[in-house]
Amino acid sequence: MYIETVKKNMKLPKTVRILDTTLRDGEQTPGVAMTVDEKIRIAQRLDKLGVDTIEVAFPVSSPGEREVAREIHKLNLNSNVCGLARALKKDVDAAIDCDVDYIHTFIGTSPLHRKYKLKMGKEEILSKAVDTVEYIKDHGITAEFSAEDATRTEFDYLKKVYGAVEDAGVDYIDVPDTVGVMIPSSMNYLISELKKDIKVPIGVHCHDDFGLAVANSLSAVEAGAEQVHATINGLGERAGNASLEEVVMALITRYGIKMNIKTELLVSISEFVSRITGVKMPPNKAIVGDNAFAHEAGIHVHGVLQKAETYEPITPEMVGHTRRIVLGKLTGANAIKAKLDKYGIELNDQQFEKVFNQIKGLGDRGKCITDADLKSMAENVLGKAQKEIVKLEGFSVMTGDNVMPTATVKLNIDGEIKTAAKTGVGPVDAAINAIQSLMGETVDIELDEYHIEAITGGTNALAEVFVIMSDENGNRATGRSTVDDVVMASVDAVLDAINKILIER
Ligand SMILES: CC(=O)SCCNC(=O)CCNC(=O)[C@H](O)C(C)(C)COP(=O)(O)OP(=O)(O)OC[C@H]1O[C@@H](n2cnc3c(N)ncnc32)[C@H](O)[C@@H]1OP(=O)(O)O
Ligand SMILES: CC(C)C(=O)C(=O)O
Repeated sequence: MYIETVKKNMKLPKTVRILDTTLRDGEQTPGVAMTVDEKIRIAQRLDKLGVDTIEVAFPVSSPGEREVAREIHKLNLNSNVCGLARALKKDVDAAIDCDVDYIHTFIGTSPLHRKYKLKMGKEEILSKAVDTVEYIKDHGITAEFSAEDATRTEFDYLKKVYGAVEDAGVDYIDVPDTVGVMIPSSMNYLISELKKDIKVPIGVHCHDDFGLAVANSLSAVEAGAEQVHATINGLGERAGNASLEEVVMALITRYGIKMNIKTELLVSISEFVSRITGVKMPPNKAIVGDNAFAHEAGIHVHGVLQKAETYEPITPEMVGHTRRIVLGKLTGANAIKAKLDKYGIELNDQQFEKVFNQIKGLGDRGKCITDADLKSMAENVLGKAQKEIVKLEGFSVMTGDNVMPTATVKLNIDGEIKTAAKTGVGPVDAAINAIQSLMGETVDIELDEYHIEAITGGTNALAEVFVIMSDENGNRATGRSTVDDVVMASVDAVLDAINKILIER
């Protein structure tokens, strides 16, 4: 409701175009390099998502980049296919040679870039910018111009450069905050001032050095900017660019701006890009993070169970996410009751209190509790001993100096006795390898996490082993065991998790 009040003073455009630069600036993320095929697959998804323009490559930079641009052009996407070019004829020629329909050219304009990087004066830079835009337009191609480091460029000179490229026929002007130095109010001021003279659509390209890329992009839109450069997952040079999913969801839901983006595809494209680039999203990443719609705190879950909006600003479905109720230290009774109801488990007050206290106890010790754990706790208090599908029938381990640690494990798997011997880097590793080799014959269960803790002091300390395992269908379970033998505790914990998963299947 406060937004409606302040919106009256904004110069919001009717719609905002998105230029996605995941494949260009996103690839500048240190450590990220995508193959031609990977870039093509991401471009297809970006097109489906509905971005207006995809900056697919910097064609002059390598034969692979040129192949990317050529191949993506051939796909006949709805999105414009854009290539980046310095203000150099050879860069533009390289882009033209790939048949792109849109060229984004740039040159540094700030005193730092002029003096130290380009070693050029103001007039030389201005004429290179104009010549390049004219050259692009002479080829009948859409031209976008960025004054690199615009936000550290003297305003009069910046306005002169933008005015000159506008006269040269540029289609879009972009204002890059190349090292993320702006704050929302200064971005608002700069765009408002530029808008007084520039008539072609203005966009912004914000970097996240101070975590302000999204805020600065939104502030530019408040001042009338019609385009935002963004990347999936906020990938990009150094701290990255404005995250597309955050910009888009804020524009649509906070500002009420109509856009062509199919927001329900945001989570899947984020996961796809994360898999391809190897850059994992933190769980608390806005919109697409694992926890974006997860609730653990009792008071929140109580609210969400009655009306999700109490603790969710948008629905998970809007972005292709799912709501999760997580059990842990901060869980309240309502969350546990809802989960038990879901699994059709009825406990009396005493039994419920036992389960509740177990969850709190585990939580206080920093453990996470899965749904399989809850079911097993509930079944234990109900007196139904958990069915053991896999039982340990025999176990021995050999280790020492100059001896390859070797474990022999005998398991009863649903009535069938199986034995395996395996080596490992240590006795625990050897034992787990032996169990997994036996289980691998029937199901594919992976060990995702292994933690060990000494509960009491001394060499005879009780060891608590905690594992998380999962199968190929995404069933996950924790396993725990506390005994005074580290290897036995590990074997028991792994079998505990395996049994929970098998019961779940
Ligand atoms: C802000 C940004 O994100 S801009 C995009 C940054 N992305 C990349 O740099 C990734 C791809 N880059 C590359 O493959 C290479 O750097 C290339 C092919 C572009 C250039 O490679 P090289 O010719 O070996 O030059 P190098 O990268 O060492 O130096 C950059 C050159 O471009 C010049 N230059 C930089 N920006 C511009 C510009 N906008 N217009 C004209 N010249 C420019 C520099 O002055 C320097 O020239 P010099 O070699 O004559 O001194
Ligand atoms: C090419 C330009 C827009 C750029 O990437 C930047 O300034 O960060």
